[in-house]
Amino acid sequence: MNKTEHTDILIVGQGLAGTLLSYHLLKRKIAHKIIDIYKAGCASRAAAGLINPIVVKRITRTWQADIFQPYAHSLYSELEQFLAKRFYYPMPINKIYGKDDEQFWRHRMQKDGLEEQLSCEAKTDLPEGIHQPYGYGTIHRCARLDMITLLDSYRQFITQNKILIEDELYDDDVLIAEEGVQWKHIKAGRIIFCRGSFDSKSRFFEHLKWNNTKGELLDVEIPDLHLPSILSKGVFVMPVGANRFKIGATYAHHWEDLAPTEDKLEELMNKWQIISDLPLSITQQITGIRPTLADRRPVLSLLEKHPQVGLFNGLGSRGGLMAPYLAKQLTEQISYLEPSI
Ligand SMILES: Cc1cc2nc3c(=O)[nH]c(=O)nc-3n(C[C@H](O)[C@H](O)[C@H](O)COP(=O)(O)OP(=O)(O)OC[C@H]3O[C@@H](n4cnc5c(N)ncnc54)[C@H](O)[C@@H]3O)c2cc1C
Repeated sequence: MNKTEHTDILIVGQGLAGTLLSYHLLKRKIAHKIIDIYKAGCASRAAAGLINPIVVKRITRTWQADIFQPYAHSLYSELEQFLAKRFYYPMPINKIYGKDDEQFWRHRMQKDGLEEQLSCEAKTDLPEGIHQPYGYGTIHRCARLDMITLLDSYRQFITQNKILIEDELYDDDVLIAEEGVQWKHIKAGRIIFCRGSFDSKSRFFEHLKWNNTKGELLDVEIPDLHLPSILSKGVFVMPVGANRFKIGATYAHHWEDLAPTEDKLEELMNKWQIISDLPLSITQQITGIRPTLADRRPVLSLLEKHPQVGLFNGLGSRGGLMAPYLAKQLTEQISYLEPSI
């Protein structure tokens, strides 16, 4: 039988949310453990990792973008140094214009003060093979976050430092007491769930209105395309090294299982063909579930009835942008509530 272990915080789930929360706790020297088991459907291992503070369709800032974007930029750069690994690649998005888009962009730029964020003047110097009848405009301050490399290198760190417990947590094994929680042989002051879409099935969080979406994207090789930035028109085409790209992503509110579907493959290929008729070969069709609440806002909360139990979730389709700052906020909230840790 294992001897009882004590820690301040138990994190459940090492997706993007759990990883960044752990890093912030570490920076504040707050003792914690992470329980995680690889599960199909994990969003962070499916994500393309596009970080874009602008809603492309409407050309407006995403919610709290002015806070999230600069913070994400500095935190990922810092984390790259900490882990001695590259996974954050700042690069612009070039939006291929439709007929009246340039005019619309100029209007939106003036209305919302987006001068530093956008270059509206239509350019036409995209690589050969890309259809650009009306040219393209550029969104700056975007990036690609290689979430798998981030998660894997952080996992190596937490394994070496005995922070990771590779196990599956079942809600029924969590005992809640006045002074904290207990799971198996570990006693902690709090437990923070970061299980992404899996939390929507938890008895602790069934009172929330969940509206998860299944997403699919393609890993492809396009031998004749050399692209230093991300392209967008209906879908994004994101360079990930050599002649490899990610094309995505789709949204479905109802689904049978996690398997890739013919429908979504067709949808993505049709949209790609509007962008280009260059030949490509598909190496993988990836699926995952975006953890989303009905109001499409993130949740950072402690249960009213049991403040020993917390949730960091609802990152939806913009986890890469929002999670760094939100993880910091949650860590500050925890430190404020328990100044002794
Ligand atoms: C196809 C697709 C494309 C996307 N593209 C982008 C993008 O371009 N940009 C962007 O910012 N976001 C994107 N997203 C969204 C992004 O992936 C999410 O916002 C974010 O990764 C959610 O992270 P999370 O940590 O909350 O959840 P998850 O990544 O799902 O992590 C949950 C973790 O908990 C673990 N777990 C679950 N249950 C248990 C249990 N009982 N015991 C132990 N461990 C458990 C899982 O294995 C997993 O490791 C995309 C998502 C999908 C599906």
